[in-house]
Amino acid sequence: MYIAIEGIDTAGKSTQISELKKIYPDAVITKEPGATEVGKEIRNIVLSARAKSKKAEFLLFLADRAEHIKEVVKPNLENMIISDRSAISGVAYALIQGKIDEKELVSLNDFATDKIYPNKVFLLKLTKEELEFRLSQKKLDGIELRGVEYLLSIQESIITAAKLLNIKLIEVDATKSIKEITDEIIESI
Ligand SMILES: Nc1ncnc2c1ncn2[C@@H]1O[C@H](COP(=O)(O)OP(=O)(O)O)[C@@H](O)[C@H]1O
Ligand SMILES: Cc1cn([C@H]2C[C@H](O)[C@@H](COP(=O)(O)OP(=O)(O)O)O2)c(=O)[nH]c1=O
Repeated sequence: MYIAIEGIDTAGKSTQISELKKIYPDAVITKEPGATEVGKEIRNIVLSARAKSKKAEFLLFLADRAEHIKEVVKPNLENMIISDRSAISGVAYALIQGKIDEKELVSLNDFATDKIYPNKVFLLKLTKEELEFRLSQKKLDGIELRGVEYLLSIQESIITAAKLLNIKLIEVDATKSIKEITDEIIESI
């Protein structure tokens, strides 16, 4: 089973993944962007937000995803795979940029992934107040510096992206305690 955890920055994705790692010690734990050797280099470029072209940025994430599917996901489809982000992030962030139409977003992702998508995705959903608090506690990268309203619009866009990609999305209240969230996720797995 291929599972992904989605949510905007600071929603608690990596926290939940490290909890799930304890519960499923044999699971393949992975992430987008940057799980592979090439992906690490792509990650450095995109997170610095240096690309002037939004299309270039989108294609870099897509290249990372293609490598991730080939190197990490495909060889492990018989195992439990738990990923920090997925194609849903790719579509959600790109929808907000508005440079590529919905159909094209889906077909480009189909091309990159050979239509291998997570079986189930959990969206850790934050309130504006909690997001503001968590961002204030953190050194921000280039994308996070785009602001609170931007990130909240991405959170909505994640729901649209899951529908477009036809992926089952389970919304979880990310303001709950770490343990409550983990329990909810395990219950649904
Ligand atoms: N359920 C929670 N309640 C309160 N704080 C949390 C919770 N989950 C994570 N955090 C804190 O929020 C911050 C961002 O969490 P993190 O897991 O790094 O998010 P992400 O990987 O989604 O960016 C960290 O300081 C983390 O300790
Ligand atoms: C996978 C993906 C991520 N992103 C963005 C979301 C995040 O801001 C960033 C990835 O950062 P991430 O690894 O989630 O960072 P953090 O550990 O700080 O939460 O890239 C896209 O814009 N498109 C994509 O396709």
